[in-house]
Amino acid sequence: MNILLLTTGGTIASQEGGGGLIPAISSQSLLSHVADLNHKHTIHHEEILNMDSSNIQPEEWQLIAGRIYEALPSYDGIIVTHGTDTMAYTASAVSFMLQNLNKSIVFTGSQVPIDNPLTDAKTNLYTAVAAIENGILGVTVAFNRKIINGTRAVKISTLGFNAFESVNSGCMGEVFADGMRVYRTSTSCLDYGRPVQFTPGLCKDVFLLKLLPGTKPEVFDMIVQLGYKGVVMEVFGAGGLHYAHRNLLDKLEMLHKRGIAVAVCSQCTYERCDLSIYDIGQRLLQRKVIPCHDMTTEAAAVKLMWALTKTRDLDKLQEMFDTNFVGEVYLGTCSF
Ligand SMILES: NC(=O)C[C@H](N)C(=O)O
Repeated sequence: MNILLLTTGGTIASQEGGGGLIPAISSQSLLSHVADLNHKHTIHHEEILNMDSSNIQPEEWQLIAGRIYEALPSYDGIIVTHGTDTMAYTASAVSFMLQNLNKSIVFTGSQVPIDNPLTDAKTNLYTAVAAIENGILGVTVAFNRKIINGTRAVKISTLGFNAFESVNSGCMGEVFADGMRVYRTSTSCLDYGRPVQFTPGLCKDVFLLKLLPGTKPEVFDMIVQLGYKGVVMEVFGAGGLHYAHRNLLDKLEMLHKRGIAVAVCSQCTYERCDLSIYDIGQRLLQRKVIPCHDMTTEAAAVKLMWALTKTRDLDKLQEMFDTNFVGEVYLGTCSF
C-alpha cells in the first residue's frame, strides 16, 4: 500500500532539549525507527509541523486538513503523528472538515519519545498501519493497540500508555495476539457516489466554559465583550446549573437574544446530557440551549466551531447538533 506519514511534532518526535522534551526529530528520522514497514508498504514522509501539540490551534487544524485533502488521491491511507495532549481536538476538527472519507486517516503519537527504548511509539505506528491495512475508514486515533473514532477519543492519562479512551462508543478496532479485530469499518455512513467533502473553515470565536458551583454570571458579559459567537458549557450531571444566589439562566437568555449559540454538555465523562429529566434542565431548554447529547466536550466544541461557519441561525445550529455527521453523536437512530 501507498501510505503517507505526515508529522506534526509531539512527544513521539521529541528529544531532551536541556529545558525539557521538545519536538526535534524529523519525519525521515521518525520513519527510520520503523523502517521495516517499507518491506511491506511504500511509506512516504512529510513534516508539516514540529510542535508540542499544546501550541496546535485552529490554524494548524486547517493546515493539517488541507494537506490531507491534497494528498488523499495519491495514497491508500495517511498517518498523522501528533502530540497526545490536543490530539482529540485535532482529530475532531479534521473529522468535521473532511467528510465522506473512503480512506483511512489515522492520528497517532506516543507517551515516550520514539528514540527511547521504552517507547510506545512503534506499537502505535504499527497499529496505525494495521488500521489502514484493515480498511478502517474515516478519521481515527490509533493508540495502545486500539482504533478510536477521532470524535470519540479523549485523553485520559497524562503518563500511562492507555492514554486514550473511546467515550460513549466502542472502539473501532483492537489488536489481539491473532491480529486486528475490526468492530466498525467506517466512522460514518459513506456515500460512495460522492467525493470527499472538504469544508476548511472553522469559527475561532467559540468559548469553552466548565462551570464551578458559584460561577459568576458576569462571566457571560465578558464572553459577549470578547466577541465570542458560541459557547460550549460543561454543566453539572445530566444538565444542571445554578440560578439561586447567582442567576446564570438570565444570562443565557441574554446570550440567546444576542444570537450567541450555547451548546451544553455534561461534566460527566460518560453517557449523555439529558435536559428533559430535571426542572433545571427544562429551564435550560426554555432558554434555547443546544444539547450535545453524548458527544465528548472536545468534539462538541469543535463541532460548534465548524457549524458556525455554515450558519449562525440558532435553529439550524440546533438541527446540526441533532445530526450525526461522523459518528460523533448517538441519537438513538444510527449505530455509528
Ligand atoms: N505525549 C505527548 O505527545 C504530549 C506532548 N506534550 C504533546 O502533546 O505534544
